[in-house]
Amino acid sequence: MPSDGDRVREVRITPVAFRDPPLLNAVGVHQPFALRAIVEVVADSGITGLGETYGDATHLTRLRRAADSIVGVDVWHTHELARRVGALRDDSAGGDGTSGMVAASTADRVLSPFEVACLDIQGRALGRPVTDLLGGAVRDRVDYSAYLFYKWPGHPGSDHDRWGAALDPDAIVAQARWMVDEYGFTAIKLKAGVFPPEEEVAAIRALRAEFPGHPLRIDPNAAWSVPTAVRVGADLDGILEYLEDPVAGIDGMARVARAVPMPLATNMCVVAFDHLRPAVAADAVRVVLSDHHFWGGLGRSRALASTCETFGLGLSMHSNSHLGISLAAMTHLAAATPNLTYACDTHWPWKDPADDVVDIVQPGTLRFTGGAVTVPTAPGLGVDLDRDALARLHEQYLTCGITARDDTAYYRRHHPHFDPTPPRW
Ligand SMILES: O=C([O-])[C@@H](O)[C@@H](O)[C@H](O)[C@@H](O)C(=O)[O-]
Ligand SMILES: [Mg+2]
Repeated sequence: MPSDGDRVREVRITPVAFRDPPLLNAVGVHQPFALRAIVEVVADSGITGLGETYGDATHLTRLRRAADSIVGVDVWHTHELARRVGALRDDSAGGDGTSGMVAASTADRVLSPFEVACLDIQGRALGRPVTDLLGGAVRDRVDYSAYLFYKWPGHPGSDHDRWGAALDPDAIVAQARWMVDEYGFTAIKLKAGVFPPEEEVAAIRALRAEFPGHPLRIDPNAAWSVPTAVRVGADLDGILEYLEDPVAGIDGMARVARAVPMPLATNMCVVAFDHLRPAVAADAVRVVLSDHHFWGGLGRSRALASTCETFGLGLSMHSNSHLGISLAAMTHLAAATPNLTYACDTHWPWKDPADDVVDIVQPGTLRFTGGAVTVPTAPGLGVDLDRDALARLHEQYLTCGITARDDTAYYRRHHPHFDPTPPRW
């Protein structure tokens, strides 16, 4: 029986906004602020655990309902946590009105920050890092990749930002040079699907010339047709480490996979456990990008890793714009996942360093040097909440005028005829 101190007493959810540059992708451009929700789970013992997730309005509504439903749960019983969240019915706008929390992946997305916060509590209670709860760290540093974006020089109506424009191969190479010099990254990913594929192929060739030893990846977020993807795959033979989501859907990916020489990777056609069986049967992908934010937390991401190992799939890690709690969780997970052998994605370099909500407990950890982050060995996630910063970023959320991410609507304000319907090429 759990002692009373182990039960969830209270859950606090604070939406925050942080500045984000105008990064371009296949569906539009990043808005001036990215949204996150900061989750605090307080146990009866008084120990508080932290989680971080998406901050869109629909997700916040689901998080708040889940928060109410987990009060009283034993923080060591993450199965019960998952059961309570999975049992919620979704009556919010945007739901499909059927049973359960819309879809398994939605329940996993809602569950994730609560599970992470409970693991943080467990680690703090035991005086052990979260990696120890996941089987132990198999590496003390986690590699991340340089995540390049085409971008506008600044948000329309504002001054140029500190990165400036990146709209052609030379500027992409300059951006990579900055990121590699500043953070030491040893792998490079280009977010594509923005310009005609031949321009993006030219950018990859320019990166290869400038960085002959860096593994390279390109990710057009399914903006290409199968014939286009096959052509690009042939063009980039011998140059790419993997080709990420060139086309939509498991069937389309399988057709491309049969025709191109390099492995295909995905964070779009395999995003829930239900997708694994058909993807494996069709031999659609060779690498899955895990992401604990939508796979149900760290424990379920470890289960994903084991499944990938069983079926001979490689494992990498996906990211979206995020703050320090997510970086800590991603780093613990990667450190405790032996078959996560690719450098992980992170949007970290695009964040203003002043915009965060955490204090790092152990100096020297959770900072990028040599393209990697040192894994904390302090209890829990190894980050504490900076309450002043939380209040500041919450105020920013209240005043920024954004309640949901919508890259397409923001892009259309400046290009009204923009149509992101895939395949764009
Ligand atoms: O931040 C972006 O614009 C990315 O395109 C992001 O939304 C994707 O989810 C992503 O990082 C990916 O597909 O790898
Ligand atoms: Mg991707």
